[in-house]
Amino acid sequence: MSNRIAFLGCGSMNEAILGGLLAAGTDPSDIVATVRRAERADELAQRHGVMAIAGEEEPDNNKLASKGSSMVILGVKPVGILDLAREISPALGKDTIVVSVAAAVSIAQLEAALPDGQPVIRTMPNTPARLGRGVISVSPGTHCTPEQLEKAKKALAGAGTVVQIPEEQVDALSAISGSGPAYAFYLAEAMAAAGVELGLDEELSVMLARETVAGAGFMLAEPGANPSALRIAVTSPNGTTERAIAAFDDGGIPKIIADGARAAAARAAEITKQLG
Ligand SMILES: NC(=O)C1=CN([C@@H]2O[C@H](COP(=O)(O)OP(=O)(O)OC[C@H]3O[C@@H](n4cnc5c(N)ncnc54)[C@H](O)[C@@H]3O)[C@@H](O)[C@H]2O)C=CC1
Ligand SMILES: O=C(O)[C@@H]1CCC=N1
Repeated sequence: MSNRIAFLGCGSMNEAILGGLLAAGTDPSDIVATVRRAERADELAQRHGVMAIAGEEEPDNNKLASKGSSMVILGVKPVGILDLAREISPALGKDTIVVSVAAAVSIAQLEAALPDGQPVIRTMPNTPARLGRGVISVSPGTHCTPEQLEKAKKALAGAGTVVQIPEEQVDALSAISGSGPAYAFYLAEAMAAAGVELGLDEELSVMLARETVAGAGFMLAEPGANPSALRIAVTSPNGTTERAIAAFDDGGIPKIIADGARAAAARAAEITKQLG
């Protein structure tokens, strides 16, 4: 079997993983992507130099891309993923590793939609994968051999840090790292709005917020970085930052963040139930 990876449904998440893999040296000719619209397929082909097949031009696009691929990465919304799994089932080789990036879709639900014995890996990635700075959890299914798991981990490592977790922890992990980039962007949005309120031009304020959150992110990415130590290094005793952090604490920000993460995890459990 080839080393080809098929990205079935290539929107925000799958394109980010695809970009990370290419940046890490995967040959574009070892990648095929499927999408619905021809315009999007052209965009992916031009941006990444990969083959992209649109469903509106080739209704069998998902089966064609799956056939002969050693790994298929299902990247559609949770509500469509089991239909997609059933659709590609006739085209899968018995060793084709089926990877799902979908929130809330369980291994049991995926396995039930696929041929008996199909190797499955449930993952939870995040969009910094595009820069090779994602976090990707992997949880192997019933029929995934240790060799198949290693192969998938090696491939996905191009998109970031791969961590193996029991499936029971996926919703919690998703509430931190899966959704987490949005929390950081939300912080940047709130900081930009606060700057405008303090009288800064909007353009300047947006730039300050963006560069500051990005710069802090780079510091966090240094080996051994500790978020508390980095925060304390900015916070002079009796200085300005101390006042800001005290206001955040008074406003209950840590609890609000914990509430948000709990709500995200609870929503995942709710979707799992709805999918039956
Ligand atoms: N966006 C994110 O940060 C993260 C998303 N995920 C998961 O990734 C999955 C996709 O989410 P997004 O990328 O955000 O959504 P998206 O809407 O950007 O991407 C989905 C893509 O699949 C295409 N598509 C839908 N049905 C198709 C079909 N039958 N055949 C071919 N293409 C099809 C759509 O046209 C679209 O381009 C979801 O299951 C989500 O839970 C997981 C972690 C993070
Ligand atoms: O919002 C969502 O449902 C997906 C899963 C984690 C990040 N985005």
